[in-house]
Formats: sequence, structure tokens, C-alpha cells
Amino acid sequence: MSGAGTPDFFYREAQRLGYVARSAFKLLQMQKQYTLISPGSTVLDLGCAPGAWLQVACQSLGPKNNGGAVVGIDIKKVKVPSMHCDARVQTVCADVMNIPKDQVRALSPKEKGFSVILSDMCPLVSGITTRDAALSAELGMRALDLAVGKAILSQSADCVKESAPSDDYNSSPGDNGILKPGGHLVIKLLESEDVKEISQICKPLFKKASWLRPKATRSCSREIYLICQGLR
Ligand SMILES: C[S@@+](CC[C@H](N)C(=O)[O-])C[C@H]1O[C@@H](n2cnc3c(N)ncnc32)[C@H](O)[C@@H]1O
Repeated sequence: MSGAGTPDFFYREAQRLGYVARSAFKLLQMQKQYTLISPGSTVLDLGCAPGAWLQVACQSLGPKNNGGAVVGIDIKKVKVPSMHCDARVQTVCADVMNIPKDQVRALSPKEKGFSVILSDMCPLVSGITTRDAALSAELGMRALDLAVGKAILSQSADCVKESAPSDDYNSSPGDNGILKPGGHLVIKLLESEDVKEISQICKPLFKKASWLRPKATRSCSREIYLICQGLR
């Protein structure tokens, strides 16, 4: 709903087209601009409730005989929407900050990892701008850690900081990510100084990293998406 209590354009469109939330239009715009999901993609959707991105991701896989899979994780229990989703979509209720990486990998087809990782996770907004941005950056860094693994992340973070390895990214050699080479990663963040640092960490890891503020973003929101394409 819009601020005045009247449904806005994207809310009405979501209702008309059978999407469970207006956020569907954010992923639809990303698909149109970047074609992140293709027939046969294996998609991990972090923070998937209520399920609009699950719907768009499944639609983007095309007909069932193209194969592919969509796995959603949310701290809330999510029922797979009946519209626009099929048996290729499954959801798991878990805290992404705590679930072991191997457990997430085990959810991918043949445990081979994912070709697309989407994070639309956001913290419960307190209204304290710096606190909300810091929590959002933590969720974003966790998505990046799941994607590329702490080993690679610590190297890239050290290059950015030009300092000793950060304790946050201490790694073991076997700590690999679950995003396949060539894969794509989307991270939602709330604007702050931290987001610049996250994009600096991502740039050398991917062929391309760009920012997008989708048209469906509410004007009062500070959210912005980092679109990372083609894991090296
Ligand atoms: C903006 S909503 C996602 C909307 C979703 N992309 C859609 O289109 O339906 C953000 C979600 O992130 C989830 N979330 C926040 N922190 C999380 C965490 N640590 N683990 C799992 N989910 C989390 C919230 O429960 C919430 O459902």
C-alpha cells in the first residue's frame, strides 16, 4: 500500500498478475536488464518470504522440462505460492546467519551448488539509520560468504583494506562457496558507507558488479541492490 493508504501501482499489478508481493517487480526488472536466471538455472533465494521472488524465479526457468530448481530460505515459515510456482520450488525455514554452508549446499541439485544466489534479506527496521544499515551489511556479507566462501572473501577483503586479514573473514582452506563459477549474485543492502566497501570486495571476484535501485522500490526506502555477474 502507498503512504496515503491507497494501493500503489505495483501493489495493484501484483494483485492483478497473481504475485504474492509487489517485490516481484524488482526481480522482474533485474531479469529484464541482466537475465540472471535462465532455463535450467539453480537458484537460491535468501529471505524468500512471502514468496514473490520464488514465483518470478520459477517463471524465469521456463517450462518444467527445461529443468532447474529454486530453493528459498527464510527465518519465517513460507508456503510455496500455488501460482507461478511448480514442483521445482522448495522452501526451508532457517536463519541464514546460522545455517551451516554445507547444509545449504546439500539443498542444491546433486549438491553441486547454485548458479544464481539472490539475497533480498533485510533486518527488522528499527528506524535508527546506522544500526539498520549495519545489520543489512551483515546479512549482505553473509550472502557473499555463502556464495564465494571465506577463503576467497578474506583475500578480496584484504586487498580492499590493504591491512592484516580481518578476524571476521578468518578462513579454512576448505571453506568454499556454493555459487558455481560463472554464477550471479544479487545482494540487497541499505545505503551506507559499508555498501561501498562490499562492492569493492565484490568487484575483483565477478566479471561485473553494478548497482540497481529498481523502479518498484518505495521512495522512502534506502534499499539498493548490488548485482554481481559472472563469478570468476
Ligand atoms: C523483503 S522480505 C523478502 C521478500 C521476498 N524477496 C519476496 O519477494 O517475497 C525480507 C525477508 O528477509 C527475511 N530475513 C531477514 N533476516 C533473515 C535471516 N537471518 N535468515 C533468513 N531470513 C531472513 C525476513 O524474514 C523477510 O521475510
